[in-house]
Amino acid sequence: MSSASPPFPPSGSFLKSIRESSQLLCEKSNVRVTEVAIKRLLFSQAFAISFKRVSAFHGLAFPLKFASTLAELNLLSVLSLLNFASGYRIQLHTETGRGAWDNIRLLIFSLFLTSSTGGEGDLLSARGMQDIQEQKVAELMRVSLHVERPHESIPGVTVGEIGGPMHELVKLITGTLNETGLILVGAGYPDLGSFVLEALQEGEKAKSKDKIGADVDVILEQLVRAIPAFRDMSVVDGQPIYCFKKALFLIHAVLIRFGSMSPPPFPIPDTSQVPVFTDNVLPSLLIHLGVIDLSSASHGLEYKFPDAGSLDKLSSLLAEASPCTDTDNAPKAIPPEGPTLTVNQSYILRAAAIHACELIVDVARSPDIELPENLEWIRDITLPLLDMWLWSVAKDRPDYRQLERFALKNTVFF
Ligand SMILES: Nc1nc2c(c(CN[C@H]3C=C[C@H](O)[C@@H]3O)cn2[C@@H]2O[C@H](COP(=O)(O)O)[C@@H](O)[C@H]2O)c(=O)[nH]1
Repeated sequence: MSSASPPFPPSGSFLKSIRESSQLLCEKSNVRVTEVAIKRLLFSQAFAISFKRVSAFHGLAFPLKFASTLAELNLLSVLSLLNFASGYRIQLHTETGRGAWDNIRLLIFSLFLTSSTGGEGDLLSARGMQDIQEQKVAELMRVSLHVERPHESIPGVTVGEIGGPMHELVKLITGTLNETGLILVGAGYPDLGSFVLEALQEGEKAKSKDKIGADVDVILEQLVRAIPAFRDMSVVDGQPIYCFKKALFLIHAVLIRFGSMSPPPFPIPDTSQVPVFTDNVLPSLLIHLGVIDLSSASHGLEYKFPDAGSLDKLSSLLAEASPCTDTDNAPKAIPPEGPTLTVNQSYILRAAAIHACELIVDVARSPDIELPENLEWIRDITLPLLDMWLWSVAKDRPDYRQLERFALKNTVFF
């Protein structure tokens, strides 16, 4: 992905830079988030009925037998490193019947199982990551690196040649593994989990009662500085924008997975106030739910979601819906294709989701709002819970599943 890279934020200001750069980019791009729109969502039936149930759901406990908690931390770290591919969602659905996240999860499972049973060494070790090849990644993902095209001169005959979106994705995944493996080997770490453990320990030293998230800042900085695939930042119209979605997701995953163990096997970061893990789902959903308003946005964004935000649509999306129950493993219908964006447009919308979620939590906590007793819990919503709700509710309701999400190919960040 070719886009300008800004300097790293100053040490100790990584989280602050995410928030501030998102707000600035939103303002500069005329993306609007109003209190009225936020209250409309917060006080809707859709939100009230589903929030507690849906935000509690997480798919991060794996049915695998780990040799140690460090091995599990390593798996969680590699999963987070590869938590992208949303731009290939439609093609993945067509080819495998699963979305981006489920495919990456399957790949990680396969890497783990192949490592523990086969004679191929540990594919989740730094060396295994450094050496893995496209063919192996494609095999484990069960996707084809070839596309078919009609033969130039023999009618009715097709020829297969290497290429197409699955090949592009496999190249991104393999490149990310190779590059990260190389760096870890060079720095003497046996695997990514060991590097993350060290960062967690450094974070622990920085914990402070006066500054919630001081530990997360340290961990985030270490991940981002060392590993290019965590450097989710850019420059749009001369303005730096910092998102760091996968690194924040990883840090929060440590809390989800290990935070309730007693005693916890590693230092557990305090993620209660981290910005959301901004991808394509969060902004797209917030646009459909009327929170992000693109009607005067620059960069051609006002035309990208032409059907979103009308009062008609909102009244049905914000109303109660019965939860979806088709939890069987049958391949799901191919989702509708959303708008394809440029790198800059994607960063603007991802910034908008970060900023909108900060404002949503601010409004929820504001002493000025009056809540009926049964909705008092709204005051306690946190950013990670809001992230989980938005991400999971997009799959929870049949009508939400039909909402278009934007796509950006050729990125390793979301
Ligand atoms: N903001 C945010 N983005 C997330 C996640 C997750 C993983 N969620 C599970 C883990 C813990 C949670 O509780 C969920 O069970 C994936 N993604 C992003 O979505 C993208 C689309 O994927 P799909 O719809 O499959 O095609 C995927 O490329 C990835 O960039 C999240 O949690 N938050």
